Amino acid sequence: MILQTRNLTLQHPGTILCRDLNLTVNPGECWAILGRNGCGKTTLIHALGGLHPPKGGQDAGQDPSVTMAGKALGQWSRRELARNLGILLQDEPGEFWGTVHEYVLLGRHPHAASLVGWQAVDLEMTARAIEQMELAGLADRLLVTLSGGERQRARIALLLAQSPKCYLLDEPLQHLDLRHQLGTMILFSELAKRGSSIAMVLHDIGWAVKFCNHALLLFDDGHAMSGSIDEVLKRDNLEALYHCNLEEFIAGRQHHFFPQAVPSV
Ligand SMILES: Nc1ncnc2c1ncn2[C@@H]1O[C@H](COP(=O)(O)OP(=O)(O)OP(=O)(O)O)[C@@H](O)[C@H]1O
Repeated sequence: MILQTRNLTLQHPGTILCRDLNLTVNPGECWAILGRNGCGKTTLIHALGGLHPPKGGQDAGQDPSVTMAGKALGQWSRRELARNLGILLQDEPGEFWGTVHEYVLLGRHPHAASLVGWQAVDLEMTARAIEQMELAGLADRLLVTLSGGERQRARIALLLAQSPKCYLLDEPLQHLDLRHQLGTMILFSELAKRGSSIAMVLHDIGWAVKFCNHALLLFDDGHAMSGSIDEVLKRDNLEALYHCNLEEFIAGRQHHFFPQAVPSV
């Protein structure tokens, strides 16, 4: 399912974050959204999910500058939207006092066929998502007792149980150890290969190089650069993006970048 922006401008009081952004996330594409702290990555994820009002402050849901399958987000029923568009936010509002299993099952709500109990498919998809995130041993634990990384895995499992067609992920790797960072990137790149449309905020260029096929660079002055990973993730672009000198290494056919010296901040 195609997720698209047309001349999208985003702002907070006193700051324009991006101007006239035209972005198309097609099925099969896994986009990395990269940029410095405060450049507007989270705000963009919120806008793509209909959670942030566009320039002018009108209802984000009615704004034609963000569409899914050609329809403004506000034209979708809430249930249909939740079946097709899943969002992993950086901060989850509120606490959930149930078990990990009950929490992941929340992802099935948009698909619930009946108000009086779950179907076998809901329980199967929940169990599968829990297994995919290696949480089977913790399924009966209260969510609030989980560590930061375990909780992040539970949040990703909820999204997998939801199984939307478009995924918006704000720093999906936060709190995860190396093994689970790798597992999560493999999982989402496989979902993209099977036809999902994915946009994720990342701070590590290495994961973007290895697992994403497109990148959007958001610069501090409100302009953006987008294209295939090979076109966009070049040293000069990244140095301009991060205000930092980079060393470039080529491993196989992939280019990797490391900061040359700690920049003064
Ligand atoms: N409600 C708000 N009112 C005013 N300014 C805001 C508001 N929310 C965010 N901002 C500012 O807008 C800018 C973009 O914020 P955003 O969270 O989108 O950045 P980001 O690129 O995701 O940053 P990070 O990499 O640190 O997560 C920041 O300078 C932030 O301080």
